[in-house]
Formats: sequence, structure tokens, C-alpha cells
Amino acid sequence: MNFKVGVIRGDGIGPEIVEEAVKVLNKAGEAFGHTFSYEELLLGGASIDAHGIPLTEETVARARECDAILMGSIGGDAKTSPWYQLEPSKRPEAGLLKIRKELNLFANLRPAVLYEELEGACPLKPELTQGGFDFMIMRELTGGLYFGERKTVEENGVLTAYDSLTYNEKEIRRIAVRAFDIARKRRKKVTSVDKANVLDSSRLWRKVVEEVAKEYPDVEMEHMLVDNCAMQIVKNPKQFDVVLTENMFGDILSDEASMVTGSIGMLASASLNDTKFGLYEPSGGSAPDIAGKGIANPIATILSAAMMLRFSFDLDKEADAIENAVAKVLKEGYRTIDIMSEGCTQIGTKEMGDKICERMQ
Ligand SMILES: NC(=O)C1=CN([C@@H]2O[C@H](COP(=O)(O)OP(=O)(O)OC[C@H]3O[C@@H](n4cnc5c(N)ncnc54)[C@H](O)[C@@H]3O)[C@@H](O)[C@H]2O)C=CC1
Ligand SMILES: CC(C)CC(=O)C(=O)O
Ligand SMILES: [Mg+2]
Repeated sequence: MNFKVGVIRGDGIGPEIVEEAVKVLNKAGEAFGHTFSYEELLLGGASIDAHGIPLTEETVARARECDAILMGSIGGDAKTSPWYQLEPSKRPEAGLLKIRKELNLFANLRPAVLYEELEGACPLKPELTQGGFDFMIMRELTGGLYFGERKTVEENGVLTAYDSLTYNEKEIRRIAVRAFDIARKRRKKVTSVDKANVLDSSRLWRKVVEEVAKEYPDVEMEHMLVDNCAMQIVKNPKQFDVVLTENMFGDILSDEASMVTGSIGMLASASLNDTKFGLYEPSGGSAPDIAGKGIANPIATILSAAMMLRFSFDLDKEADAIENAVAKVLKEGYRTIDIMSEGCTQIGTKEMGDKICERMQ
């Protein structure tokens, strides 16, 4: 079969890591008799450079015509990049938020998987991580603080900034249903994370999640306050199966979770709507500090491409082949610098992509 994949190479390390994911996708296509055609799309800094804005209407329209999108991260160094001289609504991040909203990508799945082979790169005590672990963060992606009304006003010579956090029942229900559906196929446990001891939006979140939980009597549900959750992720990550949470909490907790899996360079991400369409990208940013050096870890992007095969194209065998190839390469001791540990062989971005392709033979 042929699939049309929109490719947003992005900024910073984006083009380097996307290149490797495209290579691996093509290899999977070759091995299993599929073809992928690629539609290059601009978002973020690259779009500002070309068109003066971080996302054009034409790009949104072309993205809609794709079966799925593969993306590298966007953005730059806020201190040095001219993009950050622009007003906030014209900066790279505004383009990312806009495409998520335009394509209704409300469900963001971030699998926090510690491969057994990477236990050496995990900062937790070995007894907490032996055998690896695997939990799924289900982050709401098109509501909450990042999409609320914001303004900065000056009152009596004093600046005051406002950001508003709103959720309605429908938004909470649809993400909760996704989380319970996924938990049903996994270890049947949902930890719903909020700040219901303080926030009204979290109290509504809790009420709706409880209603949804009644429809899934086979799935265990617990509530956890977000500050405790941040602590539990490093205290005992094995306790989690599906972590369901709102936009900003999920953003922060997923970066934290990435470090217990070894590196942000390992954490894949799928952003889904109500259809088979999805946008697949690494969970981390454009890493301007290492861009252009050929040392970024491409595995999160490659695993995101595997998620694309699984969720958007129903190609489970092909996705398994990519994930197994990643595990093999790690087992053989090859590491990019972010996951390097004693006795392993350090390789660069391109070599990691090549090795993963070779293991898919
Ligand atoms: N989805 C997206 O496109 C995202 C974009 N950003 C943007 O990225 C830019 C940089 O943000 P930061 O806060 O520095 O976060 P970042 O995630 O880009 O980098 C944080 C640290 O992780 C390292 N890192 C990230 N990805 C890596 C990889 N694949 N391999 C090895 N090391 C890796 C970086 O070198 C850096 O030391 C900002 O403009 C920010 O807005 C941030 C997060 C997500
Ligand atoms: C612009 C940000 C919300 C991007 C980000 O940090 C993320 O999606 O993880
Ligand atoms: Mg983030």
C-alpha cells in the first residue's frame, strides 16, 4: 500500500532526527511491501524564515490531505534566535499550538518505556527499574492553560500577566475515554492526575473522569495530585500503567518521565484526533545546544514513526519490526551520547539510524 506522509523537518535537531526516521520508514516499507510518499511541510522557525509566520493556511490544508504527519521539533534558542524578537503569536511555538488545534489533535500519547538495556542510563536505583518499565502518558493537548485567554496589562505602572485555564466536560470526557480504552488493552489501570485540592478545572476533571470510569468496571482508576505524581515517577515508576492528565501537567510530567527512561531522546509521541490521522514527533524540543553536531538521539523520532505505522496505518507487524530493531541495537551496546554508559559504543545520529535499518533486514 502507499501512504502519504506529511514531513515537518522542523528546527534545530529536527531535520537531523527526521532524516533518520524517514530512512527507517523507507526500510520498513521495503521489507513489508509498502511505499511512503512524502509531502514536505513547513512549521515553526523554518516557516517564519520562508513566509514570515510560523504556520500558513496552505500548510494546514496540505497537512489535512496527508494520511499522517511525521515531525521533528520546532523552535530555537530564545536568547539568540531572531524568531523571539517577534510578538508571541508569531513565534515558532504558536505555529505548533495552532496546528494541534486546527487538526483537533487532542490526545497526546507519550510512552515512557525503560528498555532493559538502558537501565545503566537511568538515574534511579537499580532495584526500582530492574526488568525495565512501561507506562503511557495520555496528555490532553488542545485545551487548558496553553489555549486559554491571555493578556498582559499595566495597572498603575505595574505589569500584570494573565493566563487562563479552562476545560469543559466534553474535552475531559473524550480524553478520559481514550485513556480508559488504551488501559483496557494494557494492564487495566488509569491514574488520573490533577490538582483538585486547589483548581476548579481539576475538580471538574475528577468528576468527569469518575463518570467515565463507571463505564469501565474492568479498569482500576485512582486519582493522584500532580505534585505527588511528579514524586512517584521517580520513586516508583513501575506503579503506573496509563497516566491521564491535562495539557500542562502532561507536558511537564512527560519530560520528567523521559529522564527515568534514560533520555528525552528516547520518548516518542503521537498526537491523535477522532480519526486515524495523527501527528508523530519526539517529545522533546529542537535542542539548539546540540543542533548541527550530528549527536542527537534519533530514537524518539524513529519510535514515533513506529507509532504512526501502528495507530494511523494499522501496520502492527511493521511497527514491531522497528521497535525490535531499536531494542537489538541497544542490546548490542550502541548508544548516542545522551544514553551513553560504560562499556557501550558511542555513535552519532546517522549511525544510529543506519544500525536500526540494518537490524530490520
Ligand atoms: N514539540 C516541540 O516542537 C517542542 C519544542 N520545544 C522548543 O525547543 C526549543 C528548545 O527547548 P528546550 O527547553 O531547550 O528543550 P529541549 O527538549 O530542546 O532540550 C532540553 C535538553 O535535552 C536535550 N535533548 C533534547 N532532545 C534530544 C535528543 N533527541 N537527543 C539528545 N539530547 C536531546 C537538549 O540537548 C537539551 O540539553 C525551544 O524553542 C522550545 O520552545 C520544546 C519542547 C517541545
Ligand atoms: C510549545 C510546547 C507546548 C511544546 C512542548 O513542550 C510539548 O509539546 O511537549
Ligand atoms: Mg514539552
